[in-house]
Amino acid sequence: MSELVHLERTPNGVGRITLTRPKALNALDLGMVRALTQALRAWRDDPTVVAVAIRGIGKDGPFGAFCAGGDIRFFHQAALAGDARLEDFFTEEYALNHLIHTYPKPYIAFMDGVVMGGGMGISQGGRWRIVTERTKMAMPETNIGLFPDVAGGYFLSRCPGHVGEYLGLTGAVIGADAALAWGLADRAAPAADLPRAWDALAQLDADSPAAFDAAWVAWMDAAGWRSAPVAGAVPLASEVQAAFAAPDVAGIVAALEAAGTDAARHTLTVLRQRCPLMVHVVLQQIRRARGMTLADELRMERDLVRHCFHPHHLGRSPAQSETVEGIRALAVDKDHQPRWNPARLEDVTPAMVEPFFVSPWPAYAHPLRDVA
Ligand SMILES: CC(C)(COP(=O)([O-])OP(=O)(O)OC[C@H]1O[C@@H](n2cnc3c(N)ncnc32)[C@H](O)[C@@H]1OP(=O)(O)O)[C@@H](O)C(=O)NCCC(=O)NCCSC(=O)/C=C/C[N+](C)(C)C
Repeated sequence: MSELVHLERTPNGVGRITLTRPKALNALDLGMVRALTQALRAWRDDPTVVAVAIRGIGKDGPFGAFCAGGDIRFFHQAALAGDARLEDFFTEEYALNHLIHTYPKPYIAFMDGVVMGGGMGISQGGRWRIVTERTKMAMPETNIGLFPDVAGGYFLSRCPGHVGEYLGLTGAVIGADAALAWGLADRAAPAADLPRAWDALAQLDADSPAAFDAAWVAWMDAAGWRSAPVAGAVPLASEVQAAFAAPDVAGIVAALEAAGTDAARHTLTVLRQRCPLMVHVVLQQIRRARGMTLADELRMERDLVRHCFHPHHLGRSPAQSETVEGIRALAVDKDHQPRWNPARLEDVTPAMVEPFFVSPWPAYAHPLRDVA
């Protein structure tokens, strides 16, 4: 088990999980992934457990930060050292994401503060995704030369219209209203309500998951937690969303340039800062994911992540991976000056993108072959 995950089972049958790594915004390491998987499986199979809830510890105590994703500093170090645990991490984290998406009992995620990357992976599959006025939600991976994994292709591709492409390509950070509007949250609560909600979970009286769910809905309704965005909140300018309907990255860039509004200009500036190669890959990922089951999408992600860290098809070693460079710039050297290769969106060719979608494994040997 991990000292960075606190687990408890309340007398009324609720499994409560607290991520306790506030100094790294509860970033997930392999031990945490394993602790979560083990607890969730045990509670799934325990008939006396009726629901599960998860929160993070922030710098001032419980709540305030949910999870900033996988431990990117470990990825960097492990990739350079050829550490085999990196591959285990990918497989086990995606399997955990699948477990949460298919969990047979109410899974309640308190997504207060930062919810990014792997943090979305341990919340988006839940039955109840609770956001607050402090929520900062994103799939920011193109900023580190990666792609929105942890089932990101699955849930982004299910957002309305072309919002998923917008979120995945730009890594935009959104708040509670946008999350509600785009199907990435179920309820918005005042952050001040969360401590008493956590306590209430241990007091609701229910003898089955369905009865617990009904009692929890009644509790949230009584607390006045919203299930819709504030009227009139427009989370994304229409011309920006329309641009992301273009068939390819060149078309998106052209549409943003043609729109000429402040919102379009800002979006284009952001897009040009992201990893050009991964912007192209992510557009393909999200478009392909629309027609995929969750399990197939996760298998595609497993292929993609292998190629990101082992870009042999680009004639590069792991040390020359875009992801290693992106993490170096953001979290290791912190110079925020990634040297992307290719450097411009216009220099990426289909021949660089297509190999990402070829699996390095035959189906019978795929690391996620048993995920259904
Ligand atoms: C914008 C962020 C989240 C917050 O910015 P801030 O300025 O409020 O806080 P700061 O950057 O100073 O962060 C505080 C410390 O936490 C460390 N940190 C933050 N995020 C991570 C992380 N994901 N892994 C490891 N450590 C993290 C940060 O280095 C600071 O530590 P020190 O004080 O310097 O010691 C900003 O932190 C940010 O942009 N973080 C990265 C967010 C991100 O890219 N998330 C996605 C990661 S990829 C992922 O989740 C995929 C996983 C799947 N798989 C494993 C299969 C690839």
